[in-house]
Amino acid sequence: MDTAQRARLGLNALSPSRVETLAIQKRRAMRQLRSKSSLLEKYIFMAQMRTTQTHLFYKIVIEELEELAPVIYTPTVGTACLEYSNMYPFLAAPGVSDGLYLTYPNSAAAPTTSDLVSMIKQYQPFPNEIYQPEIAVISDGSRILGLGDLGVNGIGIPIGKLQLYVAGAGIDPRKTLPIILDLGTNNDKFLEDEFYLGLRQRRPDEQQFYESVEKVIQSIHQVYPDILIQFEDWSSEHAFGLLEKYQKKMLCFNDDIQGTGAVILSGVINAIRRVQKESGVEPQGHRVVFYGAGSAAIGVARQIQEYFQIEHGLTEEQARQLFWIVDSKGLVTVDRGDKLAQHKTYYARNDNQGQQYKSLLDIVEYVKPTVLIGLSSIPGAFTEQVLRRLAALNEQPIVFPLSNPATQAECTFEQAMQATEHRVIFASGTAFPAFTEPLTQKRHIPGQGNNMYIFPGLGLGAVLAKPTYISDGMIYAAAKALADSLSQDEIQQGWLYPTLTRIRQVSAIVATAVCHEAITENLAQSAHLLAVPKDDILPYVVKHMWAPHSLDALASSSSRI
Ligand SMILES: NC(=O)C1=CN([C@@H]2O[C@H](COP(=O)(O)OP(=O)(O)OC[C@H]3O[C@@H](n4cnc5c(N)ncnc54)[C@H](OP(=O)(O)O)[C@@H]3O)[C@@H](O)[C@H]2O)C=CC1
Ligand SMILES: CC(=O)C(=O)O
Ligand SMILES: [Mg+2]
Repeated sequence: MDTAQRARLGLNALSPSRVETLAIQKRRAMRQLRSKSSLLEKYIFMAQMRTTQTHLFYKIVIEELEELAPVIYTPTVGTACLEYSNMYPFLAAPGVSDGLYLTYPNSAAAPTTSDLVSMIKQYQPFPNEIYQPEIAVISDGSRILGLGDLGVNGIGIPIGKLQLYVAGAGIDPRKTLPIILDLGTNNDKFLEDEFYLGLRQRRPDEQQFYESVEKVIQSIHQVYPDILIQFEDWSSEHAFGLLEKYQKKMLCFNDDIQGTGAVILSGVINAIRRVQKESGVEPQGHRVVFYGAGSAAIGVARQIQEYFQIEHGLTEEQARQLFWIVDSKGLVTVDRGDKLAQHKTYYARNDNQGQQYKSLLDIVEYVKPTVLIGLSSIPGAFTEQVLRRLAALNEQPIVFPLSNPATQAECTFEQAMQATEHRVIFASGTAFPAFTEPLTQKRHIPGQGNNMYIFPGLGLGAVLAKPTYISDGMIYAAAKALADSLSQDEIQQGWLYPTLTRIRQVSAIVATAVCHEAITENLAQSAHLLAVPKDDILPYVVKHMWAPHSLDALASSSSRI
């Protein structure tokens, strides 16, 4: 707002007279941000900015994403969720809500569909704007990163994911809807904590759970019929149950199963290409051990399996045999003697000849893997011994400790580099610092295998194509597009993922692949997209990406959007 506008609206006495560009506002904000000594303080500073100065917030996040991703996303969002009830009153400006809280008591006070519809309509984050969200991220807080059941505190995750949609894929912030479904928590610490802000009840039984979620989804669709729903950080059993129930019935996906599957497939494709080129290992010669057998691990295994079948001509059975899955009881085998959760049975081994393997070192010795993927939330599980053994077995061991946040990672980049004489091919869920070889001073930059490279582009593609549902083919197309999005320079440096500074470009490529696939499968329903010539889809996607005011535009420090 310039001086004349302020005077006209009778606002000129409410702030100092100077009118600033966004560029100078950004310089001031960066100086403040960098003066904060802890990541959590930075998170709080940014959270306040998001709800008061949305343009400035996104200008900073987009232009300084490498610096800001660890603040607004993993690892700090993990700490923020742990602390959410302690910080909540200080996070947003008074009267501004940071997300939609759907509270669902497990009693006679349970909301009806009409109650839920009213609650959903209450959330109007931009009071002077028509609010018509296109993407909702919903969690019930039951498995927040690798930190367990955090109940209502899990709201930080939908908020963080949607910020990346805006920054990474140019989704208009006015079209985003973060939702926490508060069904209670089984976290005793929270239930006893006087500051915990969620429902003080235990989680419902299975029947109640599925009935409640069904009612919530129906209510969301009553208010916003075409919205894309991203399921995020639900406990694994429910993540699979909900995906199976809804995948083909509505526009939705599960980020932990499908987004993670796609992003890690993409990194694995580039790792396999590199190891083939540099060490001569044929793709079919890989053996993959998953440490962890939850939604993320099984999602990744399914995607990699599909890759071997599609790209390398393996039969389903041949491809399945490339995987060994480990859970808290050891290697998953058909004869282990316990009842396996449904999602584990497909990968249970039957070639162990009665032998049961418990420790990871024994499993590495038995399988002799070329790839070790951690999705267990067990910090330090990839011990020096395990890593050394992998390095003895492989010229270039592929090691992906993917659990989040960094405190839960199975090993650090430094540990993996040191134990493998710097030969490891590495990606982690949360970014680790670069490693410099002491003798040669050669600097290695680790990969970040995080679904943030997939879900923004996948969501953007889905919003533009409006498919009846998100198919497996679209997820696979997204993974392939990401794998092929690396520049020559990035490939030469041995990277598995593109630099984060290119995330908008990469998301546009991923979204384009999703649109193409939706059209090919006859699922796209957007008349606009269907009228675009095939070769013009990428520019069409780019044209639809939102960006904050341009650098030189005058912007009032009090205007949110
Ligand atoms: N990098 C990324 O983009 C992503 C990372 N993740 C991360 O993946 C992790 C797992 O997520 P998710 O699969 O949904 O969660 P779950 O909690 O469902 O899965 C954890 C798995 O680890 C197993 N496990 C636990 N303890 C051990 C142990 N001592 N030894 C071996 N296995 C063990 C569990 O076994 P059991 O089944 O017996 O309980 C379970 O199968 C989280 O840290 C999450 O943050 C998730 C999504 C994306
Ligand atoms: C990255 C992510 O989705 C997770 O850790 O759950
Ligand atoms: Mg997640």
